[in-house]
Amino acid sequence: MKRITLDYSKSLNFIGQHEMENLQPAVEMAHKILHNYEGAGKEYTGWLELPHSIDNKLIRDIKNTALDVQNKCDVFIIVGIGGSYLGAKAAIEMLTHHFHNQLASQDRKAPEIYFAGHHISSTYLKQLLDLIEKKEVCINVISKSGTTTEPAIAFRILKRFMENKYGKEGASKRTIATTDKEKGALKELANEEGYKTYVIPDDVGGRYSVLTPVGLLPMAVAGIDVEEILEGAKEALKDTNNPNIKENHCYQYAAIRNILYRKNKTIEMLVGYEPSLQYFGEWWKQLFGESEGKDSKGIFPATGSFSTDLHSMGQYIQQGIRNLFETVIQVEESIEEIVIEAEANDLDGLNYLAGKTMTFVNQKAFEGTTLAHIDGGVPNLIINVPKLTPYYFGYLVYFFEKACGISGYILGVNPFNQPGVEDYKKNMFALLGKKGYEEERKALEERLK
Ligand SMILES: O=P(O)(O)OC[C@H]1O[C@](O)(CO)[C@@H](O)[C@@H]1O
Repeated sequence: MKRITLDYSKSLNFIGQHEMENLQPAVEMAHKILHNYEGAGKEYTGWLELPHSIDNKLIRDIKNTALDVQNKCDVFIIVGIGGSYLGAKAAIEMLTHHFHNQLASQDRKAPEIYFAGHHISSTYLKQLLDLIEKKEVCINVISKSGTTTEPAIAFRILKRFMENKYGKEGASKRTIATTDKEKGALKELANEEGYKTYVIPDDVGGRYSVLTPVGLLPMAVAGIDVEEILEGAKEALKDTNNPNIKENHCYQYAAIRNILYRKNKTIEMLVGYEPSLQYFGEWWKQLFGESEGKDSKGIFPATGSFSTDLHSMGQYIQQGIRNLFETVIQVEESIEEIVIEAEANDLDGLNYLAGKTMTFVNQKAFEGTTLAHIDGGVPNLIINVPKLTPYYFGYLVYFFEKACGISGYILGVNPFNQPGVEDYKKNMFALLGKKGYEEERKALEERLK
């Protein structure tokens, strides 16, 4: 199996090799407190051993449920927000056909897959209901807390739709809840309605939950090989277990981003040249944004889909404020290939590319862009990925989770909490008139006058 590698040679104009070695003690300390479960947020580090600890019985159960959904449904709806949908969405976008949903009614076994509950748009939800009206539907509602407003509203509406369509009992048989093992409104509802349920472990936070039923069930329904994903994650676990920075590319990545941050490179763009990586970037943004953005610190995580965004953001990246660095996910082998053919009249002037593949052109775009951006003062870290397969998806997930934990500890924050997210919720509840928020409501309404 070809390996994922990190190439940081394109950052060496900006940092010295010795600077990374200077961080060895900090990395070692971060490794020690993470692995000994002694660091801040230690109660949420169950993800560390997940690739090994996940039970075979659970995997079999997930696969059976997925098969049942595939047999019963034209449409599978995943209701969740943040860590309760981004991992599944990232995998499905990366690993299934670009036009998966359009192919659904033809000859594939997986149903069409849609997401809901990741915002509060009535237009989106109404149009989704219109789309699925005449189709056979199954739903997976996912919420660790079981109380998040966005998925709760979407699920209330979808539940009514399902009960009108299938009756109460029929709807229950088509609804799966993934939530806490005992607490939260969703757990209570699932018990009451008799839904099939999957448990999100107590010690795994939302953004670290891709390799639990949160991510694995939707992936299995989409026809993705979840065992291969876990194999990739296991390999990453092994590769990232060594505290010696010289021998651990995950820790090199964690250290370099901290070195660059201390040199005012406060924005990291995760960049890819395949559009199927877009939601992987969204997943990565939550992972690093929620983990490190606190105590008035943290790299701002952003994404770029190249070459598309070179025609919109390229100017800024090349010549704007020099506070950026890029981490590029460079894919070595395409899933599909197209060769550019010669044209007799060559009116578009592209005959110089005749006989070349589009992947070759994409590779040259990557090489040219990397050199231009370095020349423009943007350090580049390159993560070489042999191919976009379930194995490498699993590897990347674990690689970035581990890097995030280590990087957060080097930064001096608790990488496993997200206290700041509560503030908007408090205001929203107050403005909506939720019981218990009366005082806050008065104060906020005063400010809105
Ligand atoms: O799974 P839940 O509890 O609905 O939470 C969804 C998301 O909301 C947050 O808790 C932030 O409010 C994220 O950390 C989490 O991934």
